[in-house]
Parts: sequence; structure tokens; C-alpha cells
Amino acid sequence: MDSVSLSEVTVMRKTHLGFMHSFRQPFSGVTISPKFCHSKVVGSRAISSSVSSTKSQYVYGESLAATADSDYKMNGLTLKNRISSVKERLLLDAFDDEYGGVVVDHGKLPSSPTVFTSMLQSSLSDWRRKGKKGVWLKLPVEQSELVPVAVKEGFEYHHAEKGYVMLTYWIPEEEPCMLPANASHQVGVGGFVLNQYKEVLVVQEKYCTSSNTGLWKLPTGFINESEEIFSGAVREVKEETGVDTDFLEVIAFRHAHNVAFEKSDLFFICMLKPLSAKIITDNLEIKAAKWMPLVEFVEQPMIKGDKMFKRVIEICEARLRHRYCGLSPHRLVSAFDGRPSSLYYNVVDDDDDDDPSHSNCRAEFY
Ligand SMILES: NC(=O)C1=CN([C@@H]2O[C@H](COP(=O)(O)OP(=O)(O)OC[C@H]3O[C@@H](n4cnc5c(N)ncnc54)[C@H](O)[C@@H]3O)[C@@H](O)[C@H]2O)C=CC1
Repeated sequence: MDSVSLSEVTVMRKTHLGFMHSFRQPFSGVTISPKFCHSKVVGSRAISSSVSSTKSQYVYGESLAATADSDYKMNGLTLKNRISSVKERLLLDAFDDEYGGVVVDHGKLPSSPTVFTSMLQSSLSDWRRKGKKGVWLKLPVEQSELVPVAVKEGFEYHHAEKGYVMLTYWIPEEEPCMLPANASHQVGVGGFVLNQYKEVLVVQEKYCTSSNTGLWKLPTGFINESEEIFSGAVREVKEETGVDTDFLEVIAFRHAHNVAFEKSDLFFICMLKPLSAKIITDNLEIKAAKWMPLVEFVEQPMIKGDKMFKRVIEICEARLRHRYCGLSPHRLVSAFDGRPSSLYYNVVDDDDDDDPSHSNCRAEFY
């Protein structure tokens, strides 16, 4: 049951200011500009909500309806109040983004699909009137009953995670949709780990195609969300084989398309230095793991006949002979987005610089 009548509500004039800090949405690179939001608290439920939280119930933008001045008497005094008793519809809370669009505050969505329908329709009219462009609407899984409502209003799926689905709406009919598409890639890592006996760390996968059964291959896996390539490679090797390693360089990366549900795949082949030798196999993913002489590894028909792995081994061997140089991560903060990040590059040899640590190309690994 809806506790607020949306068709006609009396506006209790009460204004709050809320400061929305600037933040960048991970899904789209959308930066939310700092903005003061006016709140017109509407209806009984909204009032109690606004009392309990100073940041709640921000109604986006100005009232759709004009307010009316009126006089009324209380205790013999004539009070001049601007009381809105006109029809007004609640709008969804939303923040402006830097691209002229809005991001709906998913923390303040109404629970009722009926209320949501009305608020969404009113908000869309309001945003259209104000010349807004893209609309980002994140619906938590707990409120999945709101999804059909949004779809009916013309929203499209953008992406989904375990806890939510993100929908988008492009308002300008005369302009092409400029909203960025969902993430297009998965990111994998493979570890080339060679010990001082010229043995390479290899695994046999539990789940693989029949043609790869029995193949000894490099440990591979996917990096987690917000995980660095260098730490993801070290983690994957540790998980699959129990061997501790130090990250040295990204030796090469492969770019392939239509790999997983039409998504592309970036596969970073990393050179790692072993810090331990004992193998403890991860029984969930791996059938077996061992140190295998590099010559024996390369002689496997599947490796020998595979253009990618054959070339990878050649590159790794060239690296060991200082005939090739991979990319090593350098942590930095860019003023462009203020975020700490890793820039992978190699330092070109400088004949005047005698410090080998300044050049990853000259560093001795083994
Ligand atoms: N495995 C290989 O020989 C090669 C791997 N790569 C690259 O290595 C990276 C990682 O690939 P892989 O290690 O092959 O990953 P994978 O497909 O073996 O997946 C890693 C693990 O995730 C789990 N998993 C994945 N999909 C699943 C599903 N549908 N249901 C249940 N569990 C599932 C399994 O435990 C699996 O062992 C990718 O970037 C890939 O391109 C590149 C060339 C060869």
C-alpha cells in the first residue's frame, strides 16, 4: 500500500540543503560534481524521513508546480506563509553528472512499484524539460520488482552485478546516445616462473577441453575486481601451486575477442621469480603441478605447435639473455583523475647511468 498519495499532496514548506561530494562512478567513469540540492519535503512519510536523516529525501531540482502564497490565522496572528497546496509529484533523488546527465540515488528509491512508476515518469519529464541527457538508474536486487517498471518506461539494461542491475535512458531524441557501453573485457594473467635449475612451474588443469587433457601449461587465471595485474599474477600462481613469487615483468599480452559471452579477453603473460619451491596443489582447479625442465615443457606437442605459447617461451628466453625487455609496473597518481594507478613500462638503457636498478632491461633475474 502506498502511504503517500502522489496525485495530490500538500507541500509543507521545508527546505534542506545537502552537499553531495564529488565522486566518480566505477561503472561508467561518470564524475559527479559537487552540488547543493534543495529538498522540498512532501507528504507525511517524507517529513518523518527527513527528520531522521539530514541527507534524506532530496527531491531533485525545483518543484514542477508553482507554489502559491496564502495567509492564514493562528492564535489571532495572521501568518504569511508560502504554502503549496497545488498538485505536485515527488521526483527521484538524483545527482548531476559531468556529461549533462543524472545518476539516480539508489539509496532513496521508493519501495512501492506504483510510487516508483509515478516518480520515474515525473522525473523523466523534469529531466527532459531541463535538457538532461543520460540517466543512470541502479536498481538493487532487493528492489528487483522495480526493474519491469523502468523497462516499461524505456530504460535499457546496461550491466548487472551480483547485487544490482544498472539501467540507462538517453533523453535527447535528436542526439545519438553517447552513454559508454558496459565493460567489454575480462582480464587474465599467466605466470612464467623459472627456477635456477631452468625448470618452469607448470600445472595440469582439472577442467579443460579434451584436446588439452594431459597438457602441462603455465598457471593462468583471472584478476579480481580492483586487483593489480602484478598482484593478481602472484596470487594465481600461489593459489594453483602453493609457490610464492615476486613479480618481475609483463612479458607480453594477448588480445582476443568473443571469448566469454561475446566479451573480449586481455591475457597478460607475466614473468615471476620463485621465492619458494614446495608445491601444494589447489585441488579445486588443478589436477597436478610440478617443476618441469624448460626443454621438456617446450617439447610438448601442444606448446611446440601453438603459435602463442611458442612465441611466449621464445620471448621469455630472450629476456633471460637480455635480448628483450618486458614492462614493469610503476605506481603513480595522475592529476587527470587523482587516482593511484600502475603504469607499465620499461626503462631504456642509459649508458651514462651505472645503477642497474634504474633499468629493468638490465636487471638479472636468476
Ligand atoms: N588455460 C589456458 O591454457 C589458457 C589461458 N589463457 C588465458 O588465461 C586467462 C585465464 O584463463 P583460464 O585459466 O583458462 O580460465 P578458466 O576458464 O580455466 O577459468 C578459471 C577458473 O574459473 C572457474 N570457472 C571459469 N568458468 C567457469 C564456469 N563457467 N563454471 C564454473 N567454474 C568456472 C574454474 O574454476 C576455472 O578453473 C584468460 O585470459 C585466458 O585467455 C590463455 C591461453 C591459454
